[in-house]
Amino acid sequence: MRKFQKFFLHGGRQWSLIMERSCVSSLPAADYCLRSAARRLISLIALALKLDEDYFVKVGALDDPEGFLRLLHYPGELGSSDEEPIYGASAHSDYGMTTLLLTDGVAGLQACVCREKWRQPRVWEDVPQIHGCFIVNIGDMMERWTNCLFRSTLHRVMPTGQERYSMAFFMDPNPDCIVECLESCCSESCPPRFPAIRSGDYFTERFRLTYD
Ligand SMILES: O=C(O)CCC(=O)C(=O)O
Ligand SMILES: [Fe+2]
Repeated sequence: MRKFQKFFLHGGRQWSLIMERSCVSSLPAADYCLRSAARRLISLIALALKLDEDYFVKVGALDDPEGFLRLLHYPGELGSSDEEPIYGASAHSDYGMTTLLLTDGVAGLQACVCREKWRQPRVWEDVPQIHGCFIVNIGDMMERWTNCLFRSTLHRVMPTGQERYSMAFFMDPNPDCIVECLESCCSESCPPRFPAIRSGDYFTERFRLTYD
């Protein structure tokens, strides 16, 4: 991964400034493979939800543009002990459908293992990178589609004092896709928890709350 070093966005304190999409033109093969793997995963999720395997294609979620690759570099600063830790990434859930993540194996990524992710105290577990495997996050849009059957994963990157690289492929629904509770995920006793929303509007609001 280090040979792509010049393309990486720099994390640490500046993480919250990282909004722009990474330039993937120099990484077409990686982008193509990640996109194909994410599309396959999403068709498996559809089957798991007892939907047609191309359900998310049919609702326009995978119309172009969908998804982007972010390359991240964390310098590994620890900060002084009397300060808040300098998070590589503070606690957040990804906004889209699913994220495929590959890291260089350096520790730091943690996931909140509580079912109610915003309830305190949170319990965090280290997420190891298993060689040859993706780390998969469920995103907020999938949480809304499935009425919380699939929860979006709250995660963060802790500083370890070691430099770290990662690549995250975010499979986000097309901005014009309307995300609304799936029929198979609600009933009279379990009504939809979220109103229908245009994916692009959800993203705009999340970015506003995060960066304003
Ligand atoms: O670098 C990592 O391991 C996680 C990155 C991440 O959570 C993100 O970019 O949303
Ligand atoms: Fe994330």
